[in-house]
Amino acid sequence: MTQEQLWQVLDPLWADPRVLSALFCGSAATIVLLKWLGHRQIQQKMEEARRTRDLALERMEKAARRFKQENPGTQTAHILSLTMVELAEKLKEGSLSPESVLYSYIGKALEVNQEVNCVIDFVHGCEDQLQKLKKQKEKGLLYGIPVSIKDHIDCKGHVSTGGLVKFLGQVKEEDSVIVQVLKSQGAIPFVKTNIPQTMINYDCSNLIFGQTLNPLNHQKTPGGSSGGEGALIAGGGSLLGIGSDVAGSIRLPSSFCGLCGLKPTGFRISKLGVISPIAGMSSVIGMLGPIARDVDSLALCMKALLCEEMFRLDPTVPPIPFDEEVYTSSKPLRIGYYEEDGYFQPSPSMKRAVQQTRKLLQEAGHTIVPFAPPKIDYMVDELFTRGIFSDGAAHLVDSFKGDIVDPNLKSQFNTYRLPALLKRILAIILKPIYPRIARDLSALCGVGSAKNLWDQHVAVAVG
Ligand SMILES: CCCCCCCCCCCCCCCCCCCCCC(=O)NCCS(=O)(=O)O
Repeated sequence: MTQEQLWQVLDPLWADPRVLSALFCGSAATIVLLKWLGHRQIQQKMEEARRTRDLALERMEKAARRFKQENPGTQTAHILSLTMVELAEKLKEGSLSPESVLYSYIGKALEVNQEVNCVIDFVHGCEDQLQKLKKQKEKGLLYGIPVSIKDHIDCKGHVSTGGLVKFLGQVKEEDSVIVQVLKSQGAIPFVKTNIPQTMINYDCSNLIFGQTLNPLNHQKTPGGSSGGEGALIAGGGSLLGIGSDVAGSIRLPSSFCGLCGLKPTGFRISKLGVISPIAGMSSVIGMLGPIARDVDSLALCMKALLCEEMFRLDPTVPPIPFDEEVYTSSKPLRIGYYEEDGYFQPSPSMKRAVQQTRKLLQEAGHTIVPFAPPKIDYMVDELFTRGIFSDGAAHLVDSFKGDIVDPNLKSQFNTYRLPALLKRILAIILKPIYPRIARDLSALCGVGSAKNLWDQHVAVAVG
């Protein structure tokens, strides 16, 4: 049949309004059906992930119950009251067994989880790690210490979700380097903890596992993105957690939950085996780091991590061990500080904490020098915000494909996905009334070209 003949057959049909409206309704119905099917598929994947989580929690509960029945004399309350350094000493000298510590913390983590919804998985390999430790002659620096791990850090046999559907079902075949190093030092990774969807957020909620609450006040968030860690440790269900931080994700939950946290210097700890929806972003350096109840725990953790095993497993990590001499030295230091950075308004309690710290350091004989962070607007807007979103938030927006946006992220997400031209126009309109929002919107447009990205990297390096 020639094209002409085909048109002769079709033409009268096209002209018929009933055919046109049937075609229109059919297409609309197909679109709605496809959307509904897609939505249902996403919901099913999320339900499956929740079922897996519930099974893991049941397994955890069974393990804790069995240990309690077999060891009724375990002094759980005493174990849970010890600081990490005290616990490490008792485990090393053998006055406490790693089993009694692990199962005490498993039981407590379950309790805290019921209250604040912070645990998303039970690292079942922890029981094998326990058996392995008992056979080892050498006791590492973290011998027998249970450690909680943020969702996105790979643990063999488990999924790192990022709070996103696209990562569900991807069971990791290997432990991340940090988990391998923790284990080599005798630590026992035992649970994985909740995060906000994508982790580019300061709350702690995702549609797969829900909202985590702050154990100090259930009306409040524990902060994010390492919010599950903050909530679990503050509730007493863990004494050491590994979080990550590119823009406050260790520091904020630590602050909101009354804990200590450390974002180490860039590249100090291996990030091999850690997922991220913005993995290629390198203008602002994210790092893994510890969260704990006190500074000594952070120091012990860093001492343990900065070891030969880490340098061997990831040769890109500078082989510089923890400097014990500097840490324990009482030599007077010259320390810079500021009460306000000139950009973010500190809360009165934060200001008070800085003032109290300054006083204590002065009393200890150190010289305290106030300073103002230089070029703060440029640093925050151009290097930090435009750095994190140097691709115009394209990767972040992409990571939501085949997913549903958590309501807590919706306004953030809607701003990210505005076309660059619209962001620019809005920035111009808003500049006279809301100059900061205008600068944020402009920064969210990204750098525009590879050349500009290189320039930004140079600007970050030279300040
Ligand atoms: C219609 C016009 C509406 C105008 C509204 C404009 C609002 C402008 C908002 C701009 C927001 C930009 C602020 C930047 C927010 C950055 C948030 C970054 C959170 C990162 C947390 C973190 O450290 N995550 C860790 C990630 S990793 O290291 O583990 O990968």
